[in-house]
Amino acid sequence: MTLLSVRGLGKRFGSHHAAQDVSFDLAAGEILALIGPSGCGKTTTLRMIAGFETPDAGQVLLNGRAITDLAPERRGIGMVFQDFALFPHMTVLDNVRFGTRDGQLATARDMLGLVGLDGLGGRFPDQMSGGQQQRAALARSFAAGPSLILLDEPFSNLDPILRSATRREIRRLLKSTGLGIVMVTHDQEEALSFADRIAVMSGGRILQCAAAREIYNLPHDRFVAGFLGRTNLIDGVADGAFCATALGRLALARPATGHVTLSLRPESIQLRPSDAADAGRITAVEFKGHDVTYWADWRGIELQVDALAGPHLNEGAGVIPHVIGRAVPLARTDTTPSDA
Ligand SMILES: Nc1ncnc2c1ncn2[C@@H]1O[C@H](COP(=O)(O)OP(=O)(O)OP(=O)(O)O)[C@@H](O)[C@H]1O
Repeated sequence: MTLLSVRGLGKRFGSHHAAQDVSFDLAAGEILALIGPSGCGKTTTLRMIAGFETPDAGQVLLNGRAITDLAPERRGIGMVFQDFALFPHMTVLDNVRFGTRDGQLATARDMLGLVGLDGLGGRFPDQMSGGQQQRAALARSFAAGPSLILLDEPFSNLDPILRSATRREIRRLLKSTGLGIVMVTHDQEEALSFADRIAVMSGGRILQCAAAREIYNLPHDRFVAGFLGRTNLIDGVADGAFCATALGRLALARPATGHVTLSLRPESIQLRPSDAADAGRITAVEFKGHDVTYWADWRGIELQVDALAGPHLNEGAGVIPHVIGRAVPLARTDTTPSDA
């Protein structure tokens, strides 16, 4: 069932379009990440959903009800900010209690229990770790009983080592609540690992909104392909299901005709050693422990190839590239941010 429906939201600051025709739906229990470069309109979109910013165009519906004209506190939406925004002079329990509708201590205690902070309610925010403060901020946002929570760069203030473990923990917690989540992030790995669906934004618009795996495996255009991970862009001439390229005749992930640019992720190319005179050459090797990235020159094209650290190929080694799986023909739309 659709929990949140964002329809055609637009916002201008002076002549600058911060958000244009932003539309997406969110189901109950789903986590959606808004991702894109700095200034692409992520926070403006989140703030319009929360009610802190008034849209010039479009509508926000929550549980089928238009909330676009409601004040933030009447929307039934919880929000967690980048800096957690806990009151420093209040204990954690009082912070959470502040978030409840009726000031009930029992509700506040339940919420702290839910986020695994039983027994820490008497502490002040500065007596807790970043991860604990974040859970306290979540508990406060749960306390008013919202059906939707908005997270603005929720992990950016955490130590990089703790970040991945905290993400896993918070995802599990959020999934257990069945709440809908819209998160803003500029971290690709975070979006891919934390969210069920990702909306990639540029220049105030959503370029593609799809499940995390789909957006990585089937990027719509050059911008999305390059923004979510690394990729090789290979030109070719397509004839429906296949495309003639310098890497041979490649099967396509979706039909295309004529001159196209294909996206091939670094892990979808294999380099096989070869003594042939016309073999390609390894030009650089980046050993990363578990895996290796090779750069290879193949007939004037620079390829980037990821491989598990197995038999090693040295700089200068002769190689022939083989493509595994299907190449993705990219849309020709120019999605370079024009007014960011
Ligand atoms: N109150 C404001 N007044 C004027 N311009 C604004 C205002 N808020 C945002 N903008 C502009 O609107 C554009 C979108 O801003 P927004 O904060 O939504 O981007 P963002 O994608 O969240 O960026 P970041 O990742 O840097 O936070 C930017 O160019 C920004 O400078």
